[in-house]
Amino acid sequence: MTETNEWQLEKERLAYVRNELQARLAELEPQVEGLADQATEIRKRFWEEVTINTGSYTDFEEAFYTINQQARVLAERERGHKLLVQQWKNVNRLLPLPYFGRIDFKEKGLGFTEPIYIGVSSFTDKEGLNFLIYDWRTPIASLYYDYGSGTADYETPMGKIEGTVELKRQFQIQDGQLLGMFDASETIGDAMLQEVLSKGANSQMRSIVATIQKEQNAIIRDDRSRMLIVQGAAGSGKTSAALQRVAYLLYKHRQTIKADQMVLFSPNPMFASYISTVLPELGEENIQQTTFQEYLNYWLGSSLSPEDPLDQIEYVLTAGAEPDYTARMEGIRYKASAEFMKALKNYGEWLGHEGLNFIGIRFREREFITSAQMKAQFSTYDVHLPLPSRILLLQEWLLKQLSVLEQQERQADWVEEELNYLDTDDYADAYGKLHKEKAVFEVAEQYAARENAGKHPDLDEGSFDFLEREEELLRRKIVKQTFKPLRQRVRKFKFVNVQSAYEQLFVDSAAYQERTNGATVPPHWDEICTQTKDMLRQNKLFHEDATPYLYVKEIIEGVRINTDIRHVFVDEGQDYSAFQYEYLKKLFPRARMTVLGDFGQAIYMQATELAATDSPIISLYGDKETTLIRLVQSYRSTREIVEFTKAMLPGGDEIVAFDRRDQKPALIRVEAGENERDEFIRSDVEALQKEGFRSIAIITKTAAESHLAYECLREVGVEGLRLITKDTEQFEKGVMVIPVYLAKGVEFDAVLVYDASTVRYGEEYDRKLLYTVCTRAMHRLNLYTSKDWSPFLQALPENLYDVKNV
Ligand SMILES: Nc1ncnc2c1ncn2[C@@H]1O[C@H](COP(=O)(O)OP(=O)(O)OP(=O)(O)O)[C@@H](O)[C@H]1O
Repeated sequence: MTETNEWQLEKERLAYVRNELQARLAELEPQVEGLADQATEIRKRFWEEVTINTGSYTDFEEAFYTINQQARVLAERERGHKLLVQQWKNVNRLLPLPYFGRIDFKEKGLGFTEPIYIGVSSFTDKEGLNFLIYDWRTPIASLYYDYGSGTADYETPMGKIEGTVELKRQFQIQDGQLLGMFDASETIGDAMLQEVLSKGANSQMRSIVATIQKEQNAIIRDDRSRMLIVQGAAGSGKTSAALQRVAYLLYKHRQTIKADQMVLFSPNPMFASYISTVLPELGEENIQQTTFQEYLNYWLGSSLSPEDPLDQIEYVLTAGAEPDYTARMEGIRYKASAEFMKALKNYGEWLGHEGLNFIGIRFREREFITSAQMKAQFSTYDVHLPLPSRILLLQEWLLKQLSVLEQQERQADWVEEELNYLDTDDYADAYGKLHKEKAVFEVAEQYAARENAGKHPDLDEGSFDFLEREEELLRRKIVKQTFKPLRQRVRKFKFVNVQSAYEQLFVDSAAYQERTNGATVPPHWDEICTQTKDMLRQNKLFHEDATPYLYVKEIIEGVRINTDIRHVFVDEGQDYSAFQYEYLKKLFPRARMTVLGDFGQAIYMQATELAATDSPIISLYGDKETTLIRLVQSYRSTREIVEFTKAMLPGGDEIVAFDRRDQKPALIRVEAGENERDEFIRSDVEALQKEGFRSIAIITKTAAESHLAYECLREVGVEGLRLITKDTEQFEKGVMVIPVYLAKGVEFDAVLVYDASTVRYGEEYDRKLLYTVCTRAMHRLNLYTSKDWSPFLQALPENLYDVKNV
């Protein structure tokens, strides 16, 4: 068969499938509309017509069954409706691009070859017997991602299927038109990947289903590990793979897992918005997204405000000259360590024996229950009971004490006073209640009368004293309302002084050792103690204290868990401490975890090396339940940029560039000074825009530098410039100034490093920062300075960049 013949056949098949899709759409449309109307129809009547008549029990029972029956009919219809709407949406998504790949597979033992067409969702012929398109997540579709032609196999729930791939083909289809097709022999044809990667950066991330690579497919389809760790170079598709993995899991386990049972921890809210379009594009609902900070804020409540991690990093990067800097750095390191966690575990013992303090319950300027009374009561409990159990006992005791006090308080003078301030509604309410009570009272009287047959009960009005009972009722109500917040505080464990429990750790070295069963005291401990206590006294917490603080809180009050969540995803996983991982494990006991990160981009002090043999993440669930996958191929940047950036990292040799070519990175040194440098940046931005690049980022090391750069560049007339700060929520295309830690995870057509001098990136610590900055670039990378180049650039082989001295 000639090539043109093949082309013709594929064109015809595409036209046939599109016809079928159109026909299905025409069939579905009236049904979808009709059903939508019916459902609202029933629902409307449902609310309008069903009222609950509680006059008698039988009426109530009847009403209950009517509601139940109607609700069931409605649910059934809605389920059917949802399914039809889903189908209708799928067909609509398929129409412009029904499939992107084909694989001809001959199953072992069968005498024929079946062509399998792969798209973003499955579609069958009218009879429902033949798949015209297979969803990319079906077991057979994995052949497309894992094999070239030759022997191949794939897993199904029934076991392994073996056979031969006889053809593998990719299609370029746009608006239903076949524009190109490539037969791939080995991996998925580079031609298509080239085409996808050479496009401009988007303000939001796109799905990559048509070009998923074999090693990424392994991440997407891993369904065995309790913990899946992905260590991948910058731009190797970690975030992309994570999102396609979510779509895969939602598809494979659609009967058991829903989108709201998955949660993704992302580095900042802006990043969350950057990736929010991928899942809807794949026909799935978005999963819950949060940041660790949001979680901390939630649990620490309003009493303490933890520092934003972005403020912490800004301090780390800018405050080097401050006198307390060294101690703070040591504190950040130590408080993220496994050593500190162990010390805290031991500290829990000490707290349980002697260290715990309580907060007395005060009411109307009176000490109702003093902290000393609580301590005394607490000391009566068996010390062998776990601390949280003893706290629960104390809570119970306190609630009982409050009940007794509440009763006594009803006769207090202040209640009398409050009675005078009640409004008419309160009286009306009491009156209504008393009437009901009276009815009950009379029934009871009659009942008693029947019991004492012969005797005549006294049923006159006087035996039910309205006035007396009304006052009693209102007093009870007033006191109850006033006691409500007290009870709530007790229920929320506010009687435990967690702040003092945490603060007692930071007295001095001797006390620390004594209370933690001999933990090794880190250097600068006295200063660390002072810094920590100073913050606590202002009701604030350093970011590095927030997780340990919660840990201590839970040692005392018991562990919080969420058993609904089945999958936890952590992106930029190198930025979380061992401590935080322990925490996540405890918080989500029924979840599997996927952690994606790159140690080469570890720019926080508490960073964790994901792939090291002694990595705390690997030991979290143990070797047996953990899978580690390494991604070394980088897709985001051109070959020139990858060669340049990987040479900055020790061990960067293993990173492999994808063969997409463009200019080498440019090192532009403006000797005349910083003002002139800004002028050059302006003209370079204009030139890049003329070339058609739409997303251009001028990246700085810190937020402070960003502000400065923004002002200077605006002054020299860079048009449409935007400043991205930690409060920016949405990512948009255009020209922007952004600090590196906010640019993490995202990409730009062109990156301009505002100041790549030794002043900015001179310390060893800055190496990864500079690497992270430069790896944000897809097509172009320019670095500027008016001083000496950073040592990490000076060390690069000269053939990796172009120099411009102006
Ligand atoms: N298989 C693929 N097909 C097409 N594009 C891909 C593929 N894999 C990755 N990409 C593209 O490469 C770029 C980088 O991907 P992604 O952001 O997922 O990488 P990452 O490993 O999370 O990067 P980083 O660690 O630097 O944040 C994106 O534009 C993504 O669309």
